[in-house]
Amino acid sequence: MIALRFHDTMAREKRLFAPADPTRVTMYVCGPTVYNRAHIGNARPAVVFDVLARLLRHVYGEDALVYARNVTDIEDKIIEAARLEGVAPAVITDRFERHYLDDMGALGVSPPTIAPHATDHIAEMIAMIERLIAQGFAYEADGHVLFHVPADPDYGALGRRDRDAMIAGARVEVASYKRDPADFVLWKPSEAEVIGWESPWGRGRPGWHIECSAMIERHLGETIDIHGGGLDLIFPHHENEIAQSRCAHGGAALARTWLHNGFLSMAGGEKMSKSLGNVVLVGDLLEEGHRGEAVRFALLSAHYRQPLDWSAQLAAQAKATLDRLYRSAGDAQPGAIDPAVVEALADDLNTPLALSRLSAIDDPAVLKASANLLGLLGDTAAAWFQGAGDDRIDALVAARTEAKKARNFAEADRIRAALADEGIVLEDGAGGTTWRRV
Ligand SMILES: Nc1ncnc2c1ncn2[C@@H]1O[C@H](COP(=O)(O)OP(=O)(O)OP(=O)(O)O)[C@@H](O)[C@H]1O
Ligand SMILES: [Zn+2]
Repeated sequence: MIALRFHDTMAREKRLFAPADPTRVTMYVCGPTVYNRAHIGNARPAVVFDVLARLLRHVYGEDALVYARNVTDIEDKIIEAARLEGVAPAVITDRFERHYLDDMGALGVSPPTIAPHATDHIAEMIAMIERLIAQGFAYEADGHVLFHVPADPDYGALGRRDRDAMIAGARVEVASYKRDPADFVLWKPSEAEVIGWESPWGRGRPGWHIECSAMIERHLGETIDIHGGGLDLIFPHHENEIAQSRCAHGGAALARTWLHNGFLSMAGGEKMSKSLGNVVLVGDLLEEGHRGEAVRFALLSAHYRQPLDWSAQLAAQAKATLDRLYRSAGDAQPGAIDPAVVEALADDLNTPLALSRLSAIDDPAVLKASANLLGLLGDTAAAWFQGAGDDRIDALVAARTEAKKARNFAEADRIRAALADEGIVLEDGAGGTTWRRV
C-alpha cells in the first residue's frame, strides 16, 4: 500500500497516515452555512478535500472511504436572511444548498458519501448535550446550555492559544449567565417567532459547534481518521468540537488527523471573506465565462496549506495550461496512473508538484488517467475546445441583448468582453446578434 503523509494540525508535523480500519476510512469536512452564494475562498476547501477523497479512494479502494460533509442549515445568519425575505428558513437553505452543489459541481467536486443536515440531527444533539450536563461538562443557565471550558483540562490543544487570546479571539459574549467567559453555547432559546425545537431546556435551537460533533458521532463514530476545514475553523469551531466530543466519549480523541487549508486571498493578501466584502463568487466567475475546471486548476496550483492570491492572471494561466494538457491528452482513454503523480499527492497532498508532473507526461493515456486522479481532464479534448456547449453561449448572448435593451451598456460590454476572452466574437446585425469562434 502507498504510504500517505499528512501535516496534522494537532501534532504540528507531517505524519504517516494510518487509518484505524483501512477498509473503512472516515473523513469529515465542515461544510457550508447555506444562506448565500459561495465565494472562491469557500470553494478552496471543497476542491482540496475532493482531491484528498480521490486519493484516499485510489489508495484504499473505491468503497473504502466514508466522506461526510455537512450542511449547516440552522444558524442565526440563515434566520436573519429568512426574516428579511419574509420566508421560512428552509426556503433560504434549500435555495443556497442547490446553488452550492451546482457551483461545486461545476468545479468538478464530487458529492461526498454523506451530506448530513443539522436540522435532521436535533435529537442526536440534544442527547449529546444531556450527556455533557450529566457528566458535569455543561450547565443550564437562563434557557441556554453552555459548555464549561474550565471543566475540560485538555481544552485548547489544537490551536494552543493561551486563555486570554482564546477569550478575545472567540469574541464570545460575556453574558451574565456564563460561569466563565470562555464558556460557549450548546443550546439557546428561540423566541416564539423564531424557528425552534422542543428540548429539556425549553423551545430552542442548537449552537453551531454541537452540530458537527453530533453528526460525526451518528455517521462516522467516536474517533474519525481525518477531520478537515479551513484555517479559520481551528478556533473556536474545531477546538469546541473536540471538547464536546471528547468529553461525551470518555476521553476518546475526535480525529486522528487534522487538516486545515490556508486562505484564498485577494491581491494584497487580504483573506477573501464576506465581512471584508472582497469576495469573488464562483457563480459570477462561471457566468463570466470562466471554465469550472480552470478555476479548479487555479485553486490546486498552490499547496493547500499555503495562502493563495486570486487574480485574473492566475485564472488565465490555469486556462492556458489546461489547453495545453487537453491538446496532449487528445481523446485518449485513461490508461495507467503515473506513480510520480501519486507520490506527489501522497506527500501531504502536494498538488503544485502533481500538476507540474502532469505537464511532463508524454503518453496521452497516462496523462488522462493521472489528471483524472486530480479531477482534471474529465472532458474530451473536442468538448473542451468547443466550449461548454452552445446553449451556454446562446444564453450569454441573450443576456447581453437584454442588458442592451435595458440600456445597461456596462453589463452588455462585460458579457462581450468575457466572450471575447474565450475567443468568441459577436456580430450585431439586423436580425439580431450572431456569434462565431475565432
Ligand atoms: N478566504 C478563504 N480561503 C480559504 N477557505 C475559506 C475562506 N473563507 C472561508 N473559507 C472556508 O470555507 C468553508 C465554508 O465556510 P463558511 O460557509 O462558514 O464561510 P465563511 O467562513 O462564513 O466565509 P466568510 O469568511 O466569507 O464569512 C470553511 O471551511 C472556511 O474555513
Ligand atoms: Zn464543524
